[in-house]
Amino acid sequence: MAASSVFKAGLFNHKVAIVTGGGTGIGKAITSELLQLGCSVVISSRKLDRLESAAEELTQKIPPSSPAKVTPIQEACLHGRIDFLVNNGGGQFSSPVNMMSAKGWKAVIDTNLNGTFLCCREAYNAWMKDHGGVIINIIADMWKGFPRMAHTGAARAAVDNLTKSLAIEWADSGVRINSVAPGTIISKTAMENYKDIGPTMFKMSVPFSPAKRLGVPEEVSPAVCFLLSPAASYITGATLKVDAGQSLYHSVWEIPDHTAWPPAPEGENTDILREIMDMTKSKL
Ligand SMILES: CCCCCCCCCCC/C=C/C(=O)SCCNC(=O)CCNC(=O)[C@H](O)C(C)(C)COP(=O)(O)OP(=O)(O)OC[C@H]1O[C@@H](n2cnc3c(N)ncnc32)[C@H](O)[C@@H]1OP(=O)(O)O
Ligand SMILES: NC(=O)C1=CN([C@@H]2O[C@H](COP(=O)(O)OP(=O)(O)OC[C@H]3O[C@@H](n4cnc5c(N)ncnc54)[C@H](OP(=O)(O)O)[C@@H]3O)[C@@H](O)[C@H]2O)C=CC1
Repeated sequence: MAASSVFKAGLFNHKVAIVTGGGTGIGKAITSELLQLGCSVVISSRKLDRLESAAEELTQKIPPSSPAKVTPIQEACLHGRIDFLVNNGGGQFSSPVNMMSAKGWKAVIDTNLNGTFLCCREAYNAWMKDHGGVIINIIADMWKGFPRMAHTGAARAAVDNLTKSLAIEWADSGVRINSVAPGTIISKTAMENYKDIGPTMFKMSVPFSPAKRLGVPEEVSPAVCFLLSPAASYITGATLKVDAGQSLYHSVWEIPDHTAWPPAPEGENTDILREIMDMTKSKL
């Protein structure tokens, strides 16, 4: 049973949600919980076959008495009621910035920042402006920067700020909007995106989690359902980190010892600085 059992089935009866990337990983877990809570969900992304098989699987689990249904679509064409929008679809590839092409940079910014902007704008103009609603933007643990994934770090930080702007701009329409920032969350689909380096990349993250394990999508979806629910009726413009404290702990990134840094200015602290640096070097 999903963690959303803290809420009663039927909590979202007759509500309608759009979950981008709702056919895999975190998006699928969110869709599954929303369906259990009675919400109808439109799932959208690029690969229609994956969306359709997820929809088929999730439909089997909807209780017969529930009004909920799941609809897979390739384009997030928006019409009719949209109570909830979860901007979850996205991702990136790993590359040092100096090796990134402008096209690659733009693809990641388009997917994660521009896509989120467009979905928010369309949902607002089509429905939420006149009827209110709730938006959740899935971002990432980019609080210490995101070395080797700088494009997505920049895009997610921008989405976090967009969330805050929209919380104010759209408050008078009764729209709440918040961000959820997952730590490293393992799923088959998330790992497969990174091909051969996927397992290594996810494994290397484990010691850097205070939990000493990775999270799973079913640990993110309850946070999203909470923020969508009336239990969060006074929360907007907030960012909820679902990362077991990962963002407060060590960075995955090692900086090798080097002597490239500009020297400190000469002055009254020069001698003590040298002494400490010599002691440090002799210990290495
Ligand atoms: C070693 C690093 C260690 C980091 C350690 C941290 C620990 C792990 C933390 C993990 C945290 C985050 C996890 C997740 O987000 S899981 C989600 C997983 N899902 C995804 O990532 C989805 C992946 N794919 C996409 O989102 C899109 O395909 C993408 C945005 C990447 C591209 O979108 P689009 O379809 O619009 O573009 P194209 O595929 O046509 O590509 C356009 C150009 O982009 C460049 N590119 C694309 N892929 C790569 C690649 N793998 N490597 C280098 N460059 C790439 C390229 O220039 C493309 O143009 P060309 O094809 O013409 O060259
Ligand atoms: N797993 C993790 O550790 C973390 C994940 N995240 C973010 O959470 C979200 C979900 O990732 P997760 O479930 O882990 O991984 P998945 O790879 O399973 O999910 C990514 C989803 O995004 C969809 N997607 C990718 N590009 C686009 C696009 N251009 N337009 C529409 N949909 C797209 C994919 O579907 P399709 O291929 O059919 O388009 C897929 O369903 C992503 O934004 C991810 O970056 C953030 C922090 C950590």
